[in-house]
Amino acid sequence: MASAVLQLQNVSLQLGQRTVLDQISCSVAAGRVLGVVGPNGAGKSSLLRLLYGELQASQGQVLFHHKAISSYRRAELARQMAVVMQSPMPVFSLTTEQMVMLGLVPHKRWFDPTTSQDYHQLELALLKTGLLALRHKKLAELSGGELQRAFIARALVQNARVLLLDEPTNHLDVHYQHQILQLIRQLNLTIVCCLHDLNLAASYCDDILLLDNGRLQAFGTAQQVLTAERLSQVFQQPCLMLPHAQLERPVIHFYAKKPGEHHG
Ligand SMILES: Nc1ncnc2c1ncn2[C@@H]1O[C@H](COP(=O)(O)OP(=O)(O)OP(=O)(O)O)[C@@H](O)[C@H]1O
Repeated sequence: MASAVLQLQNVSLQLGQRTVLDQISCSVAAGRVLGVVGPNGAGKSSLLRLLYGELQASQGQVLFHHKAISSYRRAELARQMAVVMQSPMPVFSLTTEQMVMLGLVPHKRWFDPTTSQDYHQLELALLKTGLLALRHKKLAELSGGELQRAFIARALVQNARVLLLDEPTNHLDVHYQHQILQLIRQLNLTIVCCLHDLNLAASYCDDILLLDNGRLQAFGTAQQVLTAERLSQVFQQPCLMLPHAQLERPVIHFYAKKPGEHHG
């Protein structure tokens, strides 16, 4: 694919005794949002860690702009990719603003001064993530959702063309779940985003990769991938697609099994 920014070519990942990912192939074209979904332990975070070069494939190739990810220097990758992983450990003595400013680090040498353009970027990121009023608060004093938004603000300041997000809606209330996903959608970046909420994935992602136990179950548009039959099987939970009067797509609804009922 000519415009592919990220590609996995027949990638397997072995960690200890476990085959965490088994012969996965997919690609993300420039400007598209790929949602990675699947049950706990399916390999979603591991796939993200392969994409930014933290883990190395045991087999197959991970390509970034058609070159092996391992051939990039870390500093170069940091300029091109912003990463927000699940529950990263913050330095709690920093203020929100100081932490968000760390997004500038890949673009600067240590003696470079902070410019008015840098401050402009900071203001914009704080505004977009609803953190202006909290900019001088210590990270230790933020709620889980506010902290999550601060990490996303740092990724915005980093100004990379590729954004990798592991459960960015973790800890966020319904309003901010939609706000943050709307925001990242509008950025016109190439995005890979692990999500547990399948309705959010269907609403905000162009393409969906469904993993189960390290295997690729389906890759395509939300409509192609997220079918009731497939989801019931993968999540071992009965599933219905409910038509919705205001939405163009059905709502995915999982419901309780009756006693003795089995799925998959
Ligand atoms: N260092 C490791 N050594 C061995 N197995 C590991 C290691 N790291 C992760 N795993 C296993 O790999 C599998 C995939 O983990 P991963 O975190 O990628 O799943 P996930 O889909 O992101 O899960 P969740 O939805 O729970 O966040 C899990 O079974 C996990 O236990």
